[in-house]
Amino acid sequence: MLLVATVILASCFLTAKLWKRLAKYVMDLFTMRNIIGPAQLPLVGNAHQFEYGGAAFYRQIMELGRQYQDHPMFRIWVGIYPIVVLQKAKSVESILSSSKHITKAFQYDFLHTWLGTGLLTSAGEKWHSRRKMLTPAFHFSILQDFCPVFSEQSRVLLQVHAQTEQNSEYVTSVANMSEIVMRRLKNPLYYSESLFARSRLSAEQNACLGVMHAFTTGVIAERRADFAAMRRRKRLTFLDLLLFESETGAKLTDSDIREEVDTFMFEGHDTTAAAMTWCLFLLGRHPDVQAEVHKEIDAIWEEGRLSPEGHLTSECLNQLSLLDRCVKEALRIYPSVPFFGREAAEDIEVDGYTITAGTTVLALATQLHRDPEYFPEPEKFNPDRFLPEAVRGRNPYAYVPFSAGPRNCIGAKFAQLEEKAVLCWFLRHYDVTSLQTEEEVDPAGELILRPAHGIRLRVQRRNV
Ligand code: HEM
Repeated sequence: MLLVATVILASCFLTAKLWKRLAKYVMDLFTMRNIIGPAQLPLVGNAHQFEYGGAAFYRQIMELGRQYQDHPMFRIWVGIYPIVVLQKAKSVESILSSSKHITKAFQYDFLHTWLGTGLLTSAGEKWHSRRKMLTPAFHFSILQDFCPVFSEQSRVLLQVHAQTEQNSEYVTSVANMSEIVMRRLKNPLYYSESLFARSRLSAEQNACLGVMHAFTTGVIAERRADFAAMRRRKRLTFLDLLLFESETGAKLTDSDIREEVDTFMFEGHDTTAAAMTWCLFLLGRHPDVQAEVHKEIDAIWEEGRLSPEGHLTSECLNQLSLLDRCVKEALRIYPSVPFFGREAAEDIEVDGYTITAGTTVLALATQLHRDPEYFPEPEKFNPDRFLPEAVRGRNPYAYVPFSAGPRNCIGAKFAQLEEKAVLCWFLRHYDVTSLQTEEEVDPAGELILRPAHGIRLRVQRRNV
């Protein structure tokens, strides 16, 4: 009897939820009818049109961007779920600058099995308190302390082929997991947890999770073993801070720590690796710029500016202004995070269009960074776009590789310092020539914008 009652109640609830969702679908169709986008099928939306491979999807989304480039936004439908894609600085500003729209789009829930509700995926009070807790770990003084680490690790990279774990299980699992999340994102059937759980993808996901979580659990255990030494330090780095908090005030549990470590491991390694790869590709395409970068780098050695231990210091790195501009320009053309999404917290008016509450709003950095109003000849690699006089007066939301506003990237400064340090060591010792053109490299638009088949570079030792 109880079972029957439970089943009836559950199905009424489900039906009520479904009706509510369908009612919203009809309302959304009506309210957002003025927002341009490709023709869609009832209930299916544009889901049947999405390309599944990362490279083909990148081309598709860029083509849509070009098609609607005179509009501040366009919309696509994944089944009954609308996604409004913003591609102009002013429209992006209205979302990113606001402290109202700081909840991530519900599609980020697909990351929960992997990243829990760590800083990237959390919302509300949890996000606020974690962001406040972790911000000191990215203070300027801590970043400075990382310079010797960047130098030591770059020296490992210098022995090309030193990356002995090319097919590391962790790296492969991250790539597979990104692909699984992207497939879910494009297929409305996989929006249902129960349907997804029955799919082959779910089994693949579980295998990846096993590897990734075992890896991060090991990292935490190793660091915990050094806890006593860490306590004596004045400034605490990211993981030390979490461990410290777990033993003192905030009472973080082991799973609280692991979700943050999973988040930072992912956000921290794949993004910078892709960014450096694209920067080397572009320098390999522009030997004239590379020659100038070499001069700037060589001056550090010629003028004896390394630390007494032979490391790059933050002062050295701050003086690499051309390399800095190259890093920024590479992130303009190939932003490591090609798009990021928020949930509209309430009905909003953007550029005269209404976006309804609950709609996924996507900032499309790849298209935004190609707006000719701010970046004339957008496909051209031109680091001088980031000279102080060129940046002055430019809408800051025209260039958002690290997002912007309250939910911007907490690791932006760390990432830029790391990129410059690694590239500086590498280019001090090597010349690079790209063996492919821009048309031949195949950017794959997944969670991270990476070359679908790697990049072919000729690397020649310099006489230094
Ligand atoms: C070139 C390198 C990087 C790029 C282009 C980048 C870009 C971004 C972007 C666009 C976001 C917003 C994502 C969204 O709203 O969905 C973000 C968030 C985040 N990034 Fe980065 N990132 C980089 C490196 C790093 C590094 C090195 C770390 C950590 C050490 C890091 C940690 C994070 C975290 C934790 C968030 C979530 C912040 C929050 O919501 O409060 N990122 N990043």
